[in-house]
Amino acid sequence: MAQGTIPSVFIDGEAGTTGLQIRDRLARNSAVGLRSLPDADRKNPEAKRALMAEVDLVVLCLPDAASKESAAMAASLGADAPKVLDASTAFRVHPDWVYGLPELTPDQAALIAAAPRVSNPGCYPTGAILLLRPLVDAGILPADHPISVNAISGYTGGGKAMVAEYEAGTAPEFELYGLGLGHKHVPELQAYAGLTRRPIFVPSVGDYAQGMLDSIPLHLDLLPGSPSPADLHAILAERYRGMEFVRVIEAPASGKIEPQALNGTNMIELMVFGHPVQRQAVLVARFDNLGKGASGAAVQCLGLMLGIEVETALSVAA
Ligand SMILES: NC(=O)C1=CN([C@@H]2O[C@H](COP(=O)(O)OP(=O)(O)OC[C@H]3O[C@@H](n4cnc5c(N)ncnc54)[C@H](OP(=O)(O)O)[C@@H]3O)[C@@H](O)[C@H]2O)C=CC1
Ligand SMILES: CC(=O)N[C@@H](CCC(=O)OP(=O)(O)O)C(=O)O
Repeated sequence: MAQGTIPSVFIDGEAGTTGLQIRDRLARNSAVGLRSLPDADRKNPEAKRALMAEVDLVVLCLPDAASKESAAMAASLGADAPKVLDASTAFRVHPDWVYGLPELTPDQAALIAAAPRVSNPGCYPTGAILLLRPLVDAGILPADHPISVNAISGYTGGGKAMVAEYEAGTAPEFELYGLGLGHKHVPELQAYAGLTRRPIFVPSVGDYAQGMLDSIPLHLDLLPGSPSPADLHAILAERYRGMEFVRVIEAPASGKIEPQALNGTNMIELMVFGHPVQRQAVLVARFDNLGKGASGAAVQCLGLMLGIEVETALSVAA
Protein backbone atom coordinates (compact mmCIF):
# COMPACT_ATOMS: atom_id res chain seq x y z
CA MET A 1 0.00 0.00 0.00
CA ALA A 2 1.46 3.34 -1.06
CA GLN A 3 1.95 5.87 1.74
CA GLY A 4 -0.96 8.25 2.16
CA THR A 5 -3.44 6.01 0.33
CA ILE A 6 -6.46 4.44 1.94
CA PRO A 7 -6.25 0.63 2.21
CA SER A 8 -8.68 -1.20 -0.06
CA VAL A 9 -10.80 -4.19 0.89
CA PHE A 10 -12.83 -6.71 -1.12
CA ILE A 11 -15.47 -8.80 0.68
CA ASP A 12 -15.84 -12.10 -1.19
CA GLY A 13 -19.37 -13.20 -0.24
CA GLU A 14 -20.61 -9.72 0.64
CA ALA A 15 -24.24 -10.64 -0.18
CA GLY A 16 -24.43 -13.18 2.68
CA THR A 17 -25.42 -12.69 6.32
CA THR A 18 -21.89 -12.11 7.64
CA GLY A 19 -20.66 -10.27 4.53
CA LEU A 20 -23.53 -7.76 4.58
CA GLN A 21 -22.85 -6.88 8.20
CA ILE A 22 -19.13 -6.44 7.52
CA ARG A 23 -19.97 -4.21 4.56
CA ASP A 24 -22.29 -2.09 6.70
CA ARG A 25 -19.60 -1.69 9.35
CA LEU A 26 -16.88 -0.84 6.82
CA ALA A 27 -19.14 1.69 5.09
CA ARG A 28 -18.92 3.70 8.33
CA ASN A 29 -15.12 3.81 8.10
CA SER A 30 -13.60 6.49 5.89
CA ALA A 31 -10.18 4.90 6.55
CA VAL A 32 -11.08 1.95 4.28
CA GLY A 33 -11.86 1.87 0.55
CA LEU A 34 -14.44 -0.83 -0.15
CA ARG A 35 -14.23 -2.51 -3.58
CA SER A 36 -17.02 -4.74 -4.96
CA LEU A 37 -17.87 -6.84 -7.97
CA PRO A 38 -21.10 -6.32 -9.93
CA ASP A 39 -23.73 -8.82 -8.76
CA ALA A 40 -23.51 -10.77 -12.04
CA ASP A 41 -19.78 -11.38 -11.41
CA ARG A 42 -19.77 -12.16 -7.70
CA LYS A 43 -19.05 -15.87 -8.34
CA ASN A 44 -16.92 -15.34 -11.45
CA PRO A 45 -13.38 -16.61 -10.68
CA GLU A 46 -11.60 -14.38 -13.25
CA ALA A 47 -13.34 -11.25 -11.97
CA LYS A 48 -12.53 -12.20 -8.38
CA ARG A 49 -8.90 -12.90 -9.16
CA ALA A 50 -8.46 -9.54 -10.92
CA LEU A 51 -9.99 -7.64 -8.01
CA MET A 52 -7.99 -9.59 -5.42
CA ALA A 53 -4.78 -8.47 -7.17
CA GLU A 54 -5.80 -4.82 -6.72
CA VAL A 55 -6.75 -4.76 -3.04
CA ASP A 56 -4.78 -4.80 0.21
CA LEU A 57 -7.04 -7.23 2.01
CA VAL A 58 -9.77 -9.70 1.07
CA VAL A 59 -12.39 -10.87 3.59
CA LEU A 60 -13.86 -14.29 2.79
CA CYS A 61 -17.49 -14.70 3.93
CA LEU A 62 -18.20 -17.92 2.10
CA PRO A 63 -19.05 -21.55 2.77
CA ASP A 64 -15.90 -23.56 3.66
CA ALA A 65 -15.35 -25.08 0.20
CA ALA A 66 -15.61 -21.70 -1.57
CA SER A 67 -13.34 -20.15 1.08
CA LYS A 68 -10.65 -22.73 0.36
CA GLU A 69 -10.86 -21.92 -3.36
CA SER A 70 -10.66 -18.18 -2.78
CA ALA A 71 -7.79 -18.50 -0.29
CA ALA A 72 -5.84 -20.57 -2.84
CA MET A 73 -6.64 -17.97 -5.51
CA ALA A 74 -5.30 -15.15 -3.31
CA ALA A 75 -2.13 -17.12 -2.49
CA SER A 76 -1.52 -17.78 -6.20
CA LEU A 77 -1.13 -14.03 -6.82
CA GLY A 78 2.41 -14.08 -5.42
CA ALA A 79 3.71 -10.53 -4.93
CA ASP A 80 0.21 -9.11 -5.63
CA ALA A 81 -1.43 -11.33 -3.02
CA PRO A 82 -3.66 -9.41 -0.58
CA LYS A 83 -3.84 -10.21 3.11
CA VAL A 84 -6.69 -12.66 3.76
CA LEU A 85 -9.20 -12.69 6.61
CA ASP A 86 -11.42 -15.79 6.44
CA ALA A 87 -14.77 -15.97 8.28
CA SER A 88 -15.37 -19.67 7.60
CA THR A 89 -14.39 -22.75 9.59
CA ALA A 90 -11.86 -23.87 6.98
CA PHE A 91 -8.60 -22.64 8.56
CA ARG A 92 -9.29 -22.07 12.25
CA VAL A 93 -6.87 -24.71 13.51
CA HIS A 94 -4.56 -24.60 10.48
CA PRO A 95 -0.92 -23.96 11.48
CA ASP A 96 -0.35 -21.43 8.66
CA TRP A 97 -3.21 -19.21 9.82
CA VAL A 98 -3.40 -16.96 12.89
CA TYR A 99 -6.56 -17.24 15.01
CA GLY A 100 -8.36 -13.89 14.90
CA LEU A 101 -9.22 -13.49 18.58
CA PRO A 102 -7.12 -10.50 19.69
CA GLU A 103 -7.96 -11.02 23.38
CA LEU A 104 -6.86 -14.70 23.39
CA THR A 105 -3.46 -13.98 24.97
CA PRO A 106 -1.48 -10.78 25.57
CA ASP A 107 0.46 -11.21 22.30
CA GLN A 108 -2.38 -12.33 19.97
CA ALA A 109 -3.25 -8.84 18.69
CA ALA A 110 0.36 -8.34 17.54
CA LEU A 111 0.34 -11.76 15.84
CA ILE A 112 -2.86 -10.80 13.97
CA ALA A 113 -1.41 -7.44 12.95
CA ALA A 114 1.64 -9.14 11.41
CA ALA A 115 -0.15 -12.09 9.77
CA PRO A 116 -0.83 -12.47 6.03
CA ARG A 117 -3.65 -14.95 6.79
CA VAL A 118 -6.08 -14.67 9.69
CA SER A 119 -9.00 -16.98 10.50
CA ASN A 120 -11.92 -15.30 12.25
CA PRO A 121 -13.21 -17.36 15.22
CA GLY A 122 -16.52 -19.22 15.24
CA CYS A 123 -19.30 -17.49 17.11
CA TYR A 124 -19.83 -20.06 19.87
CA PRO A 125 -16.11 -20.64 20.58
CA THR A 126 -15.48 -16.89 21.01
CA GLY A 127 -17.39 -16.79 24.30
CA ALA A 128 -16.31 -20.18 25.59
CA ILE A 129 -12.61 -19.57 24.88
CA LEU A 130 -12.62 -16.14 26.50
CA LEU A 131 -14.21 -17.69 29.62
CA LEU A 132 -11.99 -20.76 29.85
CA ARG A 133 -8.52 -19.78 28.66
CA PRO A 134 -7.61 -17.44 31.56
CA LEU A 135 -8.68 -20.11 34.08
CA VAL A 136 -6.57 -22.76 32.35
CA ASP A 137 -3.60 -20.38 32.10
CA ALA A 138 -3.97 -19.55 35.82
CA GLY A 139 -3.89 -23.28 36.69
CA ILE A 140 -7.28 -23.06 38.42
CA LEU A 141 -8.90 -25.20 35.71
CA PRO A 142 -6.84 -28.29 34.84
CA ALA A 143 -6.48 -28.70 31.06
CA ASP A 144 -7.98 -32.21 31.27
CA HIS A 145 -11.00 -31.15 33.36
CA PRO A 146 -14.31 -32.42 31.86
CA ILE A 147 -15.98 -29.33 30.40
CA SER A 148 -19.47 -28.92 28.94
CA VAL A 149 -20.48 -25.83 27.00
CA ASN A 150 -24.18 -25.11 26.52
CA ALA A 151 -25.17 -22.33 24.17
CA ILE A 152 -28.02 -20.57 22.41
CA SER A 153 -27.88 -18.56 19.19
CA GLY A 154 -30.28 -16.39 17.25
CA TYR A 155 -31.22 -17.87 13.88
CA THR A 156 -28.93 -15.57 11.85
CA GLY A 157 -26.14 -17.89 13.08
CA GLY A 158 -27.31 -20.40 10.49
CA GLY A 159 -26.84 -18.01 7.54
CA LYS A 160 -29.28 -17.22 4.72
CA ALA A 161 -30.82 -20.69 4.59
CA MET A 162 -31.78 -20.72 8.29
CA VAL A 163 -32.94 -17.09 8.20
CA ALA A 164 -35.31 -18.00 5.34
CA GLU A 165 -36.74 -20.96 7.29
CA TYR A 166 -37.42 -18.86 10.39
CA GLU A 167 -38.87 -16.00 8.38
CA ALA A 168 -41.18 -18.45 6.57
CA GLY A 169 -42.34 -19.78 9.95
CA THR A 170 -41.28 -23.35 9.11
CA ALA A 171 -38.56 -23.71 11.76
CA PRO A 172 -39.17 -24.81 15.37
CA GLU A 173 -39.35 -22.08 18.03
CA PHE A 174 -36.44 -23.67 19.85
CA GLU A 175 -34.27 -26.72 19.37
CA LEU A 176 -31.12 -28.33 20.69
CA TYR A 177 -28.78 -29.56 17.98
CA GLY A 178 -25.23 -30.84 17.63
CA LEU A 179 -26.28 -33.81 19.76
CA GLY A 180 -24.21 -36.12 17.58
CA LEU A 181 -21.32 -34.40 19.45
CA GLY A 182 -19.45 -33.61 16.23
CA HIS A 183 -20.13 -29.86 15.88
CA LYS A 184 -17.60 -28.08 13.66
CA HIS A 185 -16.68 -25.61 16.44
CA VAL A 186 -15.31 -28.16 18.91
CA PRO A 187 -11.75 -28.38 17.49
CA GLU A 188 -11.09 -24.63 17.75
CA LEU A 189 -12.84 -24.40 21.11
CA GLN A 190 -10.67 -27.16 22.54
CA ALA A 191 -7.43 -25.91 20.95
CA TYR A 192 -7.64 -22.24 21.94
CA ALA A 193 -9.21 -22.79 25.36
CA GLY A 194 -6.13 -24.93 26.04
CA LEU A 195 -8.09 -28.10 26.91
CA THR A 196 -6.56 -31.53 26.48
CA ARG A 197 -9.91 -33.31 26.95
CA ARG A 198 -12.52 -32.80 24.21
CA PRO A 199 -15.36 -30.67 25.65
CA ILE A 200 -19.02 -31.61 25.23
CA PHE A 201 -20.76 -28.87 23.25
CA VAL A 202 -24.56 -28.56 23.14
CA PRO A 203 -25.75 -25.63 21.01
CA SER A 204 -29.33 -24.54 20.50
CA VAL A 205 -31.18 -22.06 18.34
CA GLY A 206 -34.30 -20.00 19.07
CA ASP A 207 -36.86 -17.99 17.17
CA TYR A 208 -35.12 -14.62 17.40
CA ALA A 209 -32.62 -13.12 14.96
CA GLN A 210 -29.44 -12.26 16.84
CA GLY A 211 -27.76 -12.72 20.20
CA MET A 212 -25.80 -15.50 21.87
CA LEU A 213 -25.16 -16.98 25.30
CA ASP A 214 -22.47 -19.56 26.11
CA SER A 215 -22.77 -21.15 29.56
CA ILE A 216 -20.33 -23.49 31.29
CA PRO A 217 -21.26 -25.20 34.58
CA LEU A 218 -18.46 -26.01 37.03
CA HIS A 219 -18.33 -28.03 40.27
CA LEU A 220 -15.85 -25.88 42.17
CA ASP A 221 -15.02 -28.54 44.78
CA LEU A 222 -13.46 -30.61 41.98
CA LEU A 223 -11.03 -27.83 41.02
CA PRO A 224 -7.57 -27.41 42.60
CA GLY A 225 -7.86 -25.28 45.75
CA SER A 226 -11.68 -25.37 45.54
CA PRO A 227 -11.96 -21.74 44.33
CA SER A 228 -14.99 -19.58 45.02
CA PRO A 229 -17.10 -17.93 42.26
CA ALA A 230 -15.43 -14.65 43.30
CA ASP A 231 -11.97 -16.17 42.67
CA LEU A 232 -12.99 -17.03 39.08
CA HIS A 233 -14.44 -13.56 38.56
CA ALA A 234 -11.20 -11.99 39.82
CA ILE A 235 -9.06 -13.98 37.36
CA LEU A 236 -11.26 -12.97 34.41
CA ALA A 237 -11.44 -9.34 35.53
CA GLU A 238 -7.67 -9.14 35.86
CA ARG A 239 -7.08 -10.84 32.49
CA TYR A 240 -9.34 -8.50 30.50
CA ARG A 241 -8.74 -5.24 32.43
CA GLY A 242 -8.71 -2.28 30.03
CA MET A 243 -9.74 -4.28 26.95
CA GLU A 244 -12.04 -2.35 24.66
CA PHE A 245 -14.44 -5.11 23.71
CA VAL A 246 -14.42 -7.52 26.68
CA ARG A 247 -16.25 -6.57 29.86
CA VAL A 248 -16.25 -8.74 32.98
CA ILE A 249 -19.44 -7.83 34.83
CA GLU A 250 -21.16 -8.87 38.05
CA ALA A 251 -23.68 -11.65 37.39
CA PRO A 252 -27.22 -10.24 37.76
CA ALA A 253 -28.66 -11.02 41.21
CA SER A 254 -31.87 -12.14 39.47
CA GLY A 255 -30.01 -15.24 38.29
CA LYS A 256 -31.28 -14.53 34.76
CA ILE A 257 -29.62 -13.41 31.54
CA GLU A 258 -31.07 -12.81 28.08
CA PRO A 259 -29.04 -13.00 24.86
CA GLN A 260 -29.86 -9.87 22.84
CA ALA A 261 -28.62 -6.91 24.92
CA LEU A 262 -25.36 -6.43 22.98
CA ASN A 263 -26.80 -6.75 19.47
CA GLY A 264 -25.23 -4.45 16.89
CA THR A 265 -22.05 -4.03 18.96
CA ASN A 266 -18.68 -5.79 19.05
CA MET A 267 -18.83 -6.15 22.84
CA ILE A 268 -18.80 -9.35 24.87
CA GLU A 269 -19.77 -9.61 28.54
CA LEU A 270 -18.37 -12.34 30.78
CA MET A 271 -19.83 -13.18 34.16
CA VAL A 272 -19.70 -15.84 36.88
CA PHE A 273 -22.95 -16.98 38.45
CA GLY A 274 -22.33 -19.07 41.54
CA HIS A 275 -23.28 -20.41 44.90
CA PRO A 276 -20.39 -20.12 47.35
CA VAL A 277 -21.79 -22.62 49.85
CA GLN A 278 -22.80 -25.26 47.29
CA ARG A 279 -19.44 -24.62 45.58
CA GLN A 280 -20.98 -24.50 42.13
CA ALA A 281 -20.61 -21.90 39.38
CA VAL A 282 -21.84 -21.20 35.87
CA LEU A 283 -19.59 -19.11 33.60
CA VAL A 284 -21.60 -17.11 31.07
CA ALA A 285 -20.66 -15.09 27.99
CA ARG A 286 -23.17 -12.82 26.24
CA PHE A 287 -22.57 -11.28 22.82
CA ASP A 288 -24.05 -10.75 19.35
CA ASN A 289 -23.40 -13.82 17.17
CA LEU A 290 -23.09 -11.45 14.20
CA GLY A 291 -21.08 -8.88 16.21
CA LYS A 292 -18.22 -10.17 18.37
CA GLY A 293 -19.23 -13.61 17.07
CA ALA A 294 -18.64 -12.77 13.38
CA SER A 295 -18.76 -9.42 11.58
CA GLY A 296 -17.72 -7.08 14.41
CA ALA A 297 -14.81 -9.41 15.21
CA ALA A 298 -13.82 -9.48 11.54
CA VAL A 299 -13.74 -5.68 11.35
CA GLN A 300 -11.70 -5.57 14.59
CA CYS A 301 -9.13 -7.95 13.03
CA LEU A 302 -9.17 -6.06 9.74
CA GLY A 303 -8.24 -2.88 11.63
CA LEU A 304 -5.28 -4.66 13.22
CA MET A 305 -4.19 -6.22 9.90
CA LEU A 306 -4.31 -2.88 8.07
CA GLY A 307 -2.94 -0.84 10.99
CA ILE A 308 -5.94 1.50 11.11
CA GLU A 309 -8.56 2.61 13.64
CA VAL A 310 -11.96 1.14 12.72
CA GLU A 311 -15.55 1.49 13.92
CA THR A 312 -16.71 -2.04 14.76
CA ALA A 313 -20.38 -1.42 15.62
CA LEU A 314 -23.24 -1.69 13.17
CA SER A 315 -24.62 1.63 11.85
CA VAL A 316 -28.10 0.93 13.21
CA ALA A 317 -28.47 -1.07 16.44
CA ALA A 318 -29.86 -4.50 15.52
N1 LIG B 1 -23.84 -16.31 10.40
C1 LIG B 1 -22.98 -16.34 11.42
O1 LIG B 1 -23.32 -16.04 12.58
C2 LIG B 1 -21.55 -16.70 11.19
C3 LIG B 1 -21.09 -17.20 9.96
N2 LIG B 1 -19.77 -17.48 9.82
C4 LIG B 1 -19.22 -18.04 8.59
O2 LIG B 1 -19.20 -17.07 7.57
C5 LIG B 1 -19.34 -17.71 6.32
C6 LIG B 1 -20.55 -17.13 5.64
O3 LIG B 1 -21.66 -17.43 6.47
P1 LIG B 1 -23.03 -16.67 6.34
O4 LIG B 1 -22.80 -15.27 5.95
O5 LIG B 1 -23.77 -16.98 7.59
O6 LIG B 1 -23.66 -17.51 5.12
P2 LIG B 1 -24.73 -17.06 4.05
O7 LIG B 1 -25.28 -18.32 3.50
O8 LIG B 1 -25.67 -16.07 4.65
O9 LIG B 1 -23.86 -16.31 2.95
C7 LIG B 1 -22.90 -16.93 2.15
C8 LIG B 1 -22.76 -16.09 0.90
O10 LIG B 1 -21.70 -16.63 0.10
C9 LIG B 1 -22.16 -16.62 -1.25
N3 LIG B 1 -21.37 -17.57 -2.02
C10 LIG B 1 -21.41 -18.92 -1.99
N4 LIG B 1 -20.47 -19.45 -2.83
C11 LIG B 1 -19.84 -18.37 -3.38
C12 LIG B 1 -18.77 -18.23 -4.32
N5 LIG B 1 -18.16 -19.29 -4.85
N6 LIG B 1 -18.37 -16.97 -4.65
C13 LIG B 1 -18.97 -15.87 -4.13
N7 LIG B 1 -19.99 -15.95 -3.24
C14 LIG B 1 -20.41 -17.18 -2.88
C15 LIG B 1 -23.62 -16.99 -1.14
O11 LIG B 1 -24.30 -16.64 -2.31
P3 LIG B 1 -25.57 -17.54 -2.76
O12 LIG B 1 -26.54 -17.46 -1.63
O13 LIG B 1 -26.01 -16.86 -4.01
O14 LIG B 1 -25.00 -18.91 -2.99
C16 LIG B 1 -24.03 -16.10 0.05
O15 LIG B 1 -24.34 -14.79 -0.35
C17 LIG B 1 -19.53 -19.20 6.58
O16 LIG B 1 -18.31 -19.87 6.41
C18 LIG B 1 -19.99 -19.23 8.02
O17 LIG B 1 -19.68 -20.44 8.60
C19 LIG B 1 -18.89 -17.20 10.81
C20 LIG B 1 -19.29 -16.71 12.02
C21 LIG B 1 -20.68 -16.49 12.31
C1 LIG C 1 -27.47 -21.36 14.68
C2 LIG C 1 -26.44 -22.05 13.82
O1 LIG C 1 -26.76 -22.93 13.03
N1 LIG C 1 -25.18 -21.67 13.96
C3 LIG C 1 -24.10 -22.24 13.19
C4 LIG C 1 -22.81 -21.61 13.59
C5 LIG C 1 -22.60 -20.29 12.96
C6 LIG C 1 -21.17 -19.94 12.91
O2 LIG C 1 -20.65 -19.18 13.66
O3 LIG C 1 -20.48 -20.59 12.04
P1 LIG C 1 -18.96 -20.45 11.84
O4 LIG C 1 -18.34 -21.72 12.13
O5 LIG C 1 -18.72 -20.08 10.47
O6 LIG C 1 -18.50 -19.48 12.80
C7 LIG C 1 -23.90 -23.73 13.44
O7 LIG C 1 -24.09 -24.18 14.56
O8 LIG C 1 -23.39 -24.39 12.53
